[in-house]
Amino acid sequence: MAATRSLSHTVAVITINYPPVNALSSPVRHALIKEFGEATKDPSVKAIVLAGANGKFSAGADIREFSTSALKTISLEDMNETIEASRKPVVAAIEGVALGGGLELALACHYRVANVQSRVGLPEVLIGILPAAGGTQRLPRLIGVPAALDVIIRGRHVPATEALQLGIIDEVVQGNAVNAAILLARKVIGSNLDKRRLSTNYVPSNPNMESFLDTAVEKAKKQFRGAQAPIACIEAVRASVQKPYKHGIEKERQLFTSLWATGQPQAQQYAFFSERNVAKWTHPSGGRWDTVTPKPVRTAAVIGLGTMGRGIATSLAKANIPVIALEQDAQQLEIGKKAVNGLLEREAEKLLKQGLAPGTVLAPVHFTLHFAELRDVDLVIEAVYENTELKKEIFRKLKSVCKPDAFLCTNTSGLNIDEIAAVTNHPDLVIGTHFFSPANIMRLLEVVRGQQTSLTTIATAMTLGKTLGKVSVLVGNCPLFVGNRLLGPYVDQANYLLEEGCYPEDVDKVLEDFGITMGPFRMMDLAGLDVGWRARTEKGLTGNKVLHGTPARQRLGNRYSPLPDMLCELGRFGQKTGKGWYLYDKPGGRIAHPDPWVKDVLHKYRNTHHIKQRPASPEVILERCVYALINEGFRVLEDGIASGPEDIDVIYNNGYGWPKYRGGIMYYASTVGLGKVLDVLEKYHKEHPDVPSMKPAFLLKKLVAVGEPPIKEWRTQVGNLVHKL
Ligand SMILES: CC(C)(COP(=O)(O)OP(=O)(O)OC[C@H]1O[C@@H](n2cnc3c(N)ncnc32)[C@H](O)[C@@H]1OP(=O)(O)O)[C@@H](O)C(=O)NCCC(=O)NCCSC(=O)/C=C/CCCCCCCCCCCCC(=O)O
Repeated sequence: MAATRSLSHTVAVITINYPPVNALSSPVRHALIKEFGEATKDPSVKAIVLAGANGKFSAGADIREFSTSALKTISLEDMNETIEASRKPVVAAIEGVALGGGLELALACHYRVANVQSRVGLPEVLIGILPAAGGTQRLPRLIGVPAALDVIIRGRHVPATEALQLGIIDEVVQGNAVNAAILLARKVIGSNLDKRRLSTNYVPSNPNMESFLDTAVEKAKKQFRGAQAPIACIEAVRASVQKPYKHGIEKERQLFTSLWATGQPQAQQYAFFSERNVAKWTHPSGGRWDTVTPKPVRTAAVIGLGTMGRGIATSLAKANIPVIALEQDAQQLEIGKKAVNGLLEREAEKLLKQGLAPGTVLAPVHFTLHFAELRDVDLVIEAVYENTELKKEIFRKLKSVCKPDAFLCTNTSGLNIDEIAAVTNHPDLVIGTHFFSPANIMRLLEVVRGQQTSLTTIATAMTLGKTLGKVSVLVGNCPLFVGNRLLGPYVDQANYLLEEGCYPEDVDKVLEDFGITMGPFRMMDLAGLDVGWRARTEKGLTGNKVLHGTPARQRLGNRYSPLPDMLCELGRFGQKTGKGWYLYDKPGGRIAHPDPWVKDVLHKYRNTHHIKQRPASPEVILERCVYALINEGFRVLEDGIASGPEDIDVIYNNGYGWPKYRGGIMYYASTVGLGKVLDVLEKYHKEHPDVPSMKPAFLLKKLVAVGEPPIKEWRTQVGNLVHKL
């Protein structure tokens, strides 16, 4: 049964039972209405408690139902209206989560009791829709427009104690919320429920309300560039002000339907499920997430307390894993210690605000200079700077101090895991963990398997990622892994566009208008132009290793743009030096101003190389940069470095500022049409055969040849095709 009913004296307890998260699917709605109807008819029942089985109230509407006709059978809002109209008091007993439709259901109840560890919220905006089961109408009636907008637009999970302060919850308890709800239900039997029926209240207005809402729309447009759901949420809340409930509900529905037609909800829901799918990793050997048991990580060590190490140590402590943090000298250790302690203090403050004791959640971090202290840890994460020799030296030391079954992770954004693993006695226990900066905040983790990494090591690293609250994607070992590897052809196109007549701000504007958080030039300025310059110098692409007589714009017969090298040779490394592709107010400044000097250099460069200035249209800029990403994405699949398009999309959505409302780069390709992507790449490659990265990937051609199957079938298709390569 999707919902069951039991009786506790005069109180009926109706429990939603629909694993894993008690989503309000069609069977649940039918069962709830049936049980509720019987409870209201039963004269021995004087009050009703609504609860969720297995410590979760409900994660809301069943997202998988949105694209099916099941959504239209008993609407959530019709069910909520029935519950709210009950003459017997109804109390929601919230444990775990009451999210989306789950909270909307709770708002239709007359009272809400929550366990202190629970979270409530209306996260619909994060999957491209709005809370369209009365949420945009009942919440402002309960807590006022500004507070309701803050909860709805950010889609955040509100901890129970904060929800109590906001007035969303009536009572927070340390123990069992169902028992507390039964007690409250008994107390309120026979009381007047008029004021408790939120839909019958009015949202008061004030002379500033319209301009407040207009400002909210403007802010949301800037903040969520291109995302339609936040704007729809504000418009729905606007419809709640001083209007009858029915008016607002109609508006909610209209907005839901128009949002659906934009395609953004489908993209965001694909992104939602992709994040869950990537946890279900598979290995080319046939090993899988559900057949391999991870080992527990009870203690961990972090080596190196630079920016990455500090964030990683904080992440581990936040996940209640005691950490030993090691630095090479006393001064560095002291600096690192101060920084980690500062981050942990901020975490402790957040926990205190949630009514939780930090000591029970945050594990201790012990700081040391001595490798010998790592002898008992279950797992080490080495996070020194990107230098293979230095990392190898550390792994040699680890080999002699750590227990033989300790897992050894190297935090790198692109170095060869196998080379590092080779210096240890147990390359099977070595794995790459590419955290993103700041590591205590960014959700993405690329878990990089080496040739010899064991399945247990993979399972342990993937599970650790989940424990740290990360979305972990298993990838193969190749230079730069997945995320950074794709950047190469993308940035090349951006540079070529400058050679041909664009300016950095033109290219960035097109990509930022498309929704990418930062265009390629602002991104490079932020990351530091010297990083790529050093790598190109080591590879002999620039600097004194370049053979005399090599054409300036060619390397190994392929097109090459020396423009970024020219900037670096003049010490223009980006934000940190106050100058790069843009000009900043000061070194470390963040506001990018177009730089007349760059324009001048570009003019001279074009003259020197006899390049006719032909600024590209926004459409061409977008196609060349984004299709370069897509094409490399197909290559990554061909090479078996990522196992499905979802893996690439999760990486780009969570680590590279790709707009989630476009689903991901591979999902975007599927919406544009693979045939069109192929045509454009073929045309470009014909014009520029010296740019091999734009030669259409074999896999792209194959998928077009087999009739462009929908993206959810690519993983299987890719498996078959790669097998035959
Ligand atoms: C915090 C979580 C709940 C749990 O997190 P965690 O413990 O880490 O577990 P996960 O791995 O995330 O999830 C476990 C599995 O559960 C699946 N899951 C989770 N939530 C849902 C869900 N809501 N629906 C379905 N499945 C769900 C998840 O995929 C995992 O399964 P698997 O491993 O993938 O197999 C966390 O899961 C979480 O945050 N969940 C999402 C919470 C959320 O976003 N809730 C909001 C959902 S949307 C909603 O509630 C909307 C309500 C209003 C709808 C109104 C509709 C009105 C229609 C009106 C008009 C009709 C017009 C028709 C238009 C037309 O056709 O023209």
